[in-house]
Formats: sequence, C-alpha cells, structure tokens
Amino acid sequence: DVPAVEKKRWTLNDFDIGKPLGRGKFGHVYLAREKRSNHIVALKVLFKSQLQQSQVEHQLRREVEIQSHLRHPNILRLYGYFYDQKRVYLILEYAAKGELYKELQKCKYFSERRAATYVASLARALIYCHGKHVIHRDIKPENLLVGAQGELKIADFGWSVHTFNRRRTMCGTLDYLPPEMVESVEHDASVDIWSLGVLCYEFLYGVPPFEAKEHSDTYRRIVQVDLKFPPKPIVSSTAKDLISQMLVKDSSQRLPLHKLLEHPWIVQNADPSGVYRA
Ligand SMILES: CC(=O)N[C@H]1CCN(c2c(Cl)cnc3[nH]c(-c4cn(C)nc4C)nc23)C1
Repeated sequence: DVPAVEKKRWTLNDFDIGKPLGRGKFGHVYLAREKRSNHIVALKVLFKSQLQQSQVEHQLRREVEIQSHLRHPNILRLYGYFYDQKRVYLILEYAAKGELYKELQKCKYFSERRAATYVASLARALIYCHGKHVIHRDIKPENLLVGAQGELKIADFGWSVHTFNRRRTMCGTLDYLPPEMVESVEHDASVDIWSLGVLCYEFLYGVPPFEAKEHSDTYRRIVQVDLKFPPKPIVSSTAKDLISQMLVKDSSQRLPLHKLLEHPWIVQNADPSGVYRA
C-alpha cells in the first residue's frame, strides 16, 4: 500500500500531536496526525534513558523489526519509527475503540458469541504470525486493542521472538504463561495456543483460570494445570471442551490453531467476519 513509508525519514515535525492515549511502561502514546496525508496514527514515545536503564533496546529493535513486517487485519500496524536526542518514536496504527481490557472490565465477561468471535480472529492472526516463525508470547487483554469496526488488534510485540532464537527470558504477568515458560524450559509457537486458551477463559468468566493471591500459588496452579470451571456464569460445555484442549501441559498435545477454527464452539458462535456486532 504505502511502500514509500519505509524509506521516508520521519521527524516530529511531520506530525500534529494530539491527546495522550495512554501510558506504556517506557513512555506515552499520543494521538497524532501526519500533516501531509492527514492520516491519524498513535505515536508511541519512548525515552532512551529508560530503555538503556532497563536494557530493553534489543527487545525494542526486535519489536520494531517484527511488527513492521507483519500485515494482518488483527495485528496493529507499525508504520515506521524515528528518534531524536532523547526519545524513540514508534508510528503505530490508531485503534479507534481503544483497549479491550477496559471493555472486559466494564461488562465483567463477554457473551459466548463475542468471546468466540474474538478468539477466532486472534487464532487467525496467530496462524499468520506462526507462518512467519513469529511467536507473540504475551497474548493478554492489555495487549489487545479494538479497531473502528470492532475488530481486535494484537499490539505490543515487545515480547515476540523469531522462533529460531527462542528466549528463556521471563516476561509479563505470570497468569498467561504456559508451564514450559514458567518452568523456563524450551518453548515454541504452542505457547500462544496456551495463552489464547487462558484469554478465552477470561473472556467467558472475567478472571484468568489460574489466578491466585500469591505468585507462588499461580505458578503452582499453572504447572499443575489446576483448571476449574466455576458454576457462574453459565458457560456451554463446548466452550469448556475447547479451553480444556488448549490448556494442556504437554505443548505438543495442545489443539493446533487451525483445528481451533473448526471446533464446534467456534463454528457455532464466532461471527465469520471477525467482528462482533452487539
Ligand atoms: C502499552 C500501550 O501502548 N497501551 C495503549 C496506550 C494507548 N495505545 C494505543 C495504540 Cl498503541 C494504538 N491505538 C490506540 N487507540 C487507543 C484508544 C482509543 N480510545 C478511544 N481510547 C484509547 C486508549 N489507545 C491506543 C496502546
């Protein structure tokens, strides 16, 4: 679409900066408009000093490298980046309907149709990533944004890796980590299947499956796959069947993503357009 974008040297003068959209760990994200095209974007501003302090420059370089090459309707575009003396700027797609976790907090949990529609679109995005040997490794509500038509966008590839150099680094909250990452052994793309299963559970029940007061309890519940389905809210047995096929300790036995798209719960509940219409 806009190949020239990669070649262009962007500067802050190319943009009108708008309201702050939110705060990431290393800086703020602002609404911005590219002056020549009037294109609305999200400008993520990161302070080099903080990046250096936390030794995450290599992770940021990887995030930019990976996300700038991914093109999928359910993956937030990274159009480009630039930097000045003190800051690094990421030019990101603007997701008009904001952060999914706020929506989940507001309505406590989603209907089966809404949850299945979101899970199916995330599965398609992950199939695309895995096809390019990219694993996200940090699928959780905080990293999901909602586009203007209500479609999900996976953001924040800060923890993604190309599978040929698998990392054992610990990352993000514990809730979403599969046993092999919690036990920090070798891991592969099936970590994203586990996290999608955790996400599906949280969409339906409003809380992640292995939540506990203490980190050590969450850790134990994950490695023991201590999976329980509360009596409320009422959830169909087909939904529980799908979740049970994803939250499997042996990563090679987890339901493959293309099989997930054929699962009865997805077929019967997900809107094929990937967009949930209330
Ligand atoms: C870690 C991190 O970057 N988190 C968030 C901050 C905003 N950001 C956005 C990014 Cl990176 C892209 N698009 C966004 N749209 C919004 C947003 C829209 N509304 C109506 N409200 C919000 C908020 N936020 C973004 C990602």
